[in-house]
Amino acid sequence: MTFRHALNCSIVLTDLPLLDRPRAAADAGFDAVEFWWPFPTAAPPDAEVDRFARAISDAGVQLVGLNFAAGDMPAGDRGLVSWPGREPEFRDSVAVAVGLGERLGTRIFNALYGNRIDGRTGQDELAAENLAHAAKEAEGIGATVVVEPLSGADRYPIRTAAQAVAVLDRVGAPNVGLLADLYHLAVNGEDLDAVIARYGDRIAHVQLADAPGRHEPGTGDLDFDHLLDALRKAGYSGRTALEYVPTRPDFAWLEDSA
Ligand SMILES: O=C(O)C(=O)CO
Repeated sequence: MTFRHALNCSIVLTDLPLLDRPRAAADAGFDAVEFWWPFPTAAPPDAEVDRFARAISDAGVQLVGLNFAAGDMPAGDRGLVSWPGREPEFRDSVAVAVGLGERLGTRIFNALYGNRIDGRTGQDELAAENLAHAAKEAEGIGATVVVEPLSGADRYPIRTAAQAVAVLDRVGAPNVGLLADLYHLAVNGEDLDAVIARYGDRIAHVQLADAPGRHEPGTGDLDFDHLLDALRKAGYSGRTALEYVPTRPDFAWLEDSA
């Protein structure tokens, strides 16, 4: 069977080498995947980009979402967008991501905002400039740049939907939107029904994991049937992506809900 959700292959299937994950996702029944920035540097050599693109197309899946370079995520970095001095890397990764998007049909790019840095001012102004640049590049292929509220990162300043939407308003481009990761929003104390009702028309991408725990839907307290229905009623017709830390190696749990 084919699952309607896309699979985030940066947090699921992590026991496999990165380039084997699209095929494993396809074998498991997914027709679409998404990735965090999949390269060790912001400006990977063409051959490395080609290998990644081939892994996606050879697997026969669609790459529906891709994060721009976000720094050293395991070390705690959460994006370059507001990081003074890292503009060249951010923009290099925008060029690579948009090139991949053109090849593979990817239309959602996640621009993680970046942590606050002690003693630095002007981070929000820089973020607006970097996001405007990314939006302009993405516009060329009909793509959207999304801003994501995160939990679990003390120095990451975008924690609520309202904060993300304020950033989008500051950028003012037509092709920027809210990434509603229902797990992060719930953990940050957001009323998800209220977020969907108020910001439904700003949501450009949705990610799912249960809360608490960030594991597969069904392991926590969130009512996904209700939330997905509310999203649909609010006019959201995009993809939903599973971005969870697995407690089990299989996807059988999804069969009832897919
Ligand atoms: O860092 C995280 O938790 C994310 O969801 C990145 O997209």
